[in-house]
Amino acid sequence: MNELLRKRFSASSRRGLYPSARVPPLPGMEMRAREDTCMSHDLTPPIPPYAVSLHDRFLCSHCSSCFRALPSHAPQQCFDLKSRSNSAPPFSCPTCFASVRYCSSACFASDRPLHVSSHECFLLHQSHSGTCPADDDTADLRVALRLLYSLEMRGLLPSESTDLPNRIGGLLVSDLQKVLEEGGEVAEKIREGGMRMSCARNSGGLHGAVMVEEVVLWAVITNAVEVQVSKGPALGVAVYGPWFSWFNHSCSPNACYRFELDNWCEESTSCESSSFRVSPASTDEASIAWQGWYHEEGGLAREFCKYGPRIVVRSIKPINKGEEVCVTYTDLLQPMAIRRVDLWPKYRFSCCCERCSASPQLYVDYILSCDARNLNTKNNNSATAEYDELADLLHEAIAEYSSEDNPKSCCYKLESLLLSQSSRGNNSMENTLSGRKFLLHPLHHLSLSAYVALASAYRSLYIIGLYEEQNGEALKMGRAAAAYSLLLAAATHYLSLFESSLIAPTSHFWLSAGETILNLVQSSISGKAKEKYESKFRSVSHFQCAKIERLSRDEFMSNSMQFIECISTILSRCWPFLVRSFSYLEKIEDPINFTWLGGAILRPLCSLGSKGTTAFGKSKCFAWEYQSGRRIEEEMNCLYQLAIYSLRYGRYLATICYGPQSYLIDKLTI
Ligand SMILES: C[S@@+](CC[C@H](N)C(=O)[O-])C[C@H]1O[C@@H](n2cnc3c(N)ncnc32)[C@H](O)[C@@H]1O
Repeated sequence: MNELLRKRFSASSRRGLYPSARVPPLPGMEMRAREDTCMSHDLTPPIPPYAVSLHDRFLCSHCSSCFRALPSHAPQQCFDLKSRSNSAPPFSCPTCFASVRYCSSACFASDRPLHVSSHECFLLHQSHSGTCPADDDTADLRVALRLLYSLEMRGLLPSESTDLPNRIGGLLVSDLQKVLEEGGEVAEKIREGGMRMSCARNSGGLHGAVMVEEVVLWAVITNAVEVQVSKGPALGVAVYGPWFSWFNHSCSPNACYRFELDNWCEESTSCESSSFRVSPASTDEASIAWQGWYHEEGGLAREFCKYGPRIVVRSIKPINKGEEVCVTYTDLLQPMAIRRVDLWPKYRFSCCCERCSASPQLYVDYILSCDARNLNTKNNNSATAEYDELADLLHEAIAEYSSEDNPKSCCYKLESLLLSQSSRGNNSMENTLSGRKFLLHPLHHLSLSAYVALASAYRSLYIIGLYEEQNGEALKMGRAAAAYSLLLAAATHYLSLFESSLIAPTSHFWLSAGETILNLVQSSISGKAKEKYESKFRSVSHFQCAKIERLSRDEFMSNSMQFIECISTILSRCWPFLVRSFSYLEKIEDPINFTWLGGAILRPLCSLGSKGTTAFGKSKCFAWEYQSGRRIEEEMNCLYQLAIYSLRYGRYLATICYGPQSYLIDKLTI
């Protein structure tokens, strides 16, 4: 296991390897609200990128300019020299063995000059001619080459000097010297990457100093974001100008962001500062100069990238005028120690947000890392060695699944580990405690990571079962996939009641649970039965998401509680069917109600009222009558409702966090 991954999962990271959260933030740029804003409002217009690049594995299948998928009949083999013809889509660059492709002549014309002049073309040519490791993704280097060239052309690179600059094109690049001196993975990446960039820029020859390449690569590491425009892995990497890159991080953020590929208008003037609900602010004099730059020269950057994914920042909490607006740079479902380990190497700060500096620590951080036996005591003295061993084993199983794609082995290993470390649930927890030095519960971050992998692995086994026409086995695997997806959605939903920014990952998990269950139902019933369910459900349910503009926190909480009430009724009927013959899952009697974990978990819920209007229609939750001794069709009937409710609630949350334009919303017809 590599060092960084080992630290991610290891409790030793809690023992002061990184500076304490009490270190005050460095002065710099930040974004503040210009007016009072409700949750679920776009705070910026769509912001065009400074530079974008697809990850290597998407170069063949997506347009390198606009990031849209290429027509499916396009040849998938990158190095097929016959595909070098440019008379019909996909249009490709002949110089780098057609590594880079475009969906239209407009995209080709707009992007190819930058592709060639930035020497991205040469770098790809080199990579594919076998001089570089084939499994090494070059997106960061390519986006850095593109950024470097664009900055150079606009005179935005600092003049030659022996001192390293603090900013380039408005982007923070301080601390590079320290990073290089301290060494480690990131320093190595910058040194090696800087050389490869310099080599590409000098057509194979190495030019003495690579300082400028290293600075720009560091700007990419500190400021770039992964571009997520569809389900599955991120398509590429993008760097945005100050309009986006000046948003700081918080572990309890009040905003998140989405990417947009559509409706791009070349003449758009929407990036005028008047169309922003935020404006830059700073605490030190040097930064105030940059604030001026933002208003006066920042417009230059509008022409950087005509196509490519634009980014929109959106509020996920009510924000007061003057309040700082922050997004997250890391996975918020990790406990504080791991978030800190994640953030430090790339961003060089220790977060002092209200979540990180709360004393005693907030409930959500406590529960994410607490030994199951300590839930009632608020004491988290878990045995470190036991925890480390478990974390390592779980991580190894997950890493093996990612690299070797053996879902069966992953399910076996993870479930065996969970089973050997789990509490029994309900009132019998104490019975299982003897002999154990660490005990997992379902809200622990290690359990959540395991559920993500298990849901995915069982989904793969379900598809394999269907493909091999082993319907009984497929149904069994599909049940487990649905159960783990639901458990994950319910657990993060529960955590989001205590840390509301977690509604963003929660929306993904409910949508994924809904889709998994729907697939299971659709592959298990006849078309006729499906029609019957659909019409029956449509005629009685008013379960619709109400408008989300001007949504108050009380309304949102009330809607969430009502959703949980509805789904609990249905879930109690189909959970036993989903988990039958899966030993770990069978231990969890009620996946939506975590009160069985103990007294400490109950308290925060008592303050949640149910005021305000509901988003889920005027009718009460609807659930079909349950009869004992049901047949498979009746189980499916019940699961169908569960799928619809999960999808609709997931869509409701996704609309709040990402807006109705999000890719998460528009594919859903239910
Ligand atoms: C993408 S930039 C954000 C804007 C930056 N503050 C600036 O002045 O340009 C990322 C850098 O901002 C700083 N930063 C972001 N969030 C921070 C936080 N919560 N506390 C301290 N520094 C932070 C770190 O230096 C980080 O490397």
